[in-house]
Amino acid sequence: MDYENKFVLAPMVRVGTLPFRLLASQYGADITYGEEIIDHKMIKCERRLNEHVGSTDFVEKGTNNVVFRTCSLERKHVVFQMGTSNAARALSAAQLVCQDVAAIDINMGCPKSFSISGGMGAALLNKPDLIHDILTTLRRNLNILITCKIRLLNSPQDTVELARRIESTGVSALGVHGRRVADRPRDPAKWSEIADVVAALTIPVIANGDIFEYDDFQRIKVHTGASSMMVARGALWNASIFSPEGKLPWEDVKREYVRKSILWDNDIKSTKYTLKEMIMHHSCLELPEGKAVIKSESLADLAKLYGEEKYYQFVQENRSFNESR
Ligand SMILES: Cc1cc2nc3c(=O)[nH]c(=O)nc-3n(C[C@H](O)[C@H](O)[C@H](O)COP(=O)(O)O)c2cc1C
Repeated sequence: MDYENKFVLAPMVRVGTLPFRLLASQYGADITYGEEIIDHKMIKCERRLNEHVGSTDFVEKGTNNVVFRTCSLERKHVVFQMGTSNAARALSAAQLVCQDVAAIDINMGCPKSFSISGGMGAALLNKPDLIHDILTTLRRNLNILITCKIRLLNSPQDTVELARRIESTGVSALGVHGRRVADRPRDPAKWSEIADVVAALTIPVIANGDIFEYDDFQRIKVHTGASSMMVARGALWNASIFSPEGKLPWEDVKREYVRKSILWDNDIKSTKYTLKEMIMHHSCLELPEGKAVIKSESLADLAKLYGEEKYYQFVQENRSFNESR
């Protein structure tokens, strides 16, 4: 995998699970990031081949709790994103998963208190020595692409200085979300400050922030000079944003997402969260559809709600058939 002129699905907690990543790929995403997974959680997992679903699962030992699910279809373009504050722990977590993914990315942009209080996400931005330690440890010990994703620092000079330091660790690319840690999602992304980073580095930069239409991929590329472009909310609201033929109606994309969730036996909480985000953006959770999604307790309930009972039945029967052979 390389990072030249790629359309990238951004990491999104509770959204970027296997069915959503495959959905984005189907519509044209070249690289798909998984949701951030914390190293502490990952190192408690064991790798299991799930013949029932046809996936490779990382399951918390002694439980059936799937922390990360992937499959061979996405092996060459899926990025495992990790939250960490410790090089040795990051390495242990990465070693578990590195044969099943195309790259490992370290989240250095999350502003949530959970991340910051654990010294992870955006807390790393003012610890360049620790960043250096984590990235060089991963680079030296793993034969896989290593990247990280940052936010802007308080001045363009500081951002560029940090980006140069990161480049010196030998990472394959740098994702830059064009907002500062204190910025809200509604604040416009500062594409010009991403451009400053692009101008200062030789490694590919992945520009992120405020891509809502297919044409925005080209706009951000021209404005920043970045190698690749990454979209989060624009894809969450309509994953067909990646399609050069134009967006499909969101209802069609939603139905396809439900089908993929059924096929890959996605966690019901993740599926509901993603559907609710789509509905909140395009419609309203107070209407009957939103209320029914909130009430749903299983993928079978969602299949019924969206008229996909036959598909649900077909998937279940196929699994039983394969297992009995
Ligand atoms: C629902 C949601 C979950 C997110 N989870 C993550 C995450 O796990 N890791 C991360 O680095 N960024 C995360 N982000 C930030 C996005 O990856 C992205 O940087 C940000 O939304 C800006 O891109 P956009 O303007 O295209 O939405 C999340 C954003 C959203 C909307």
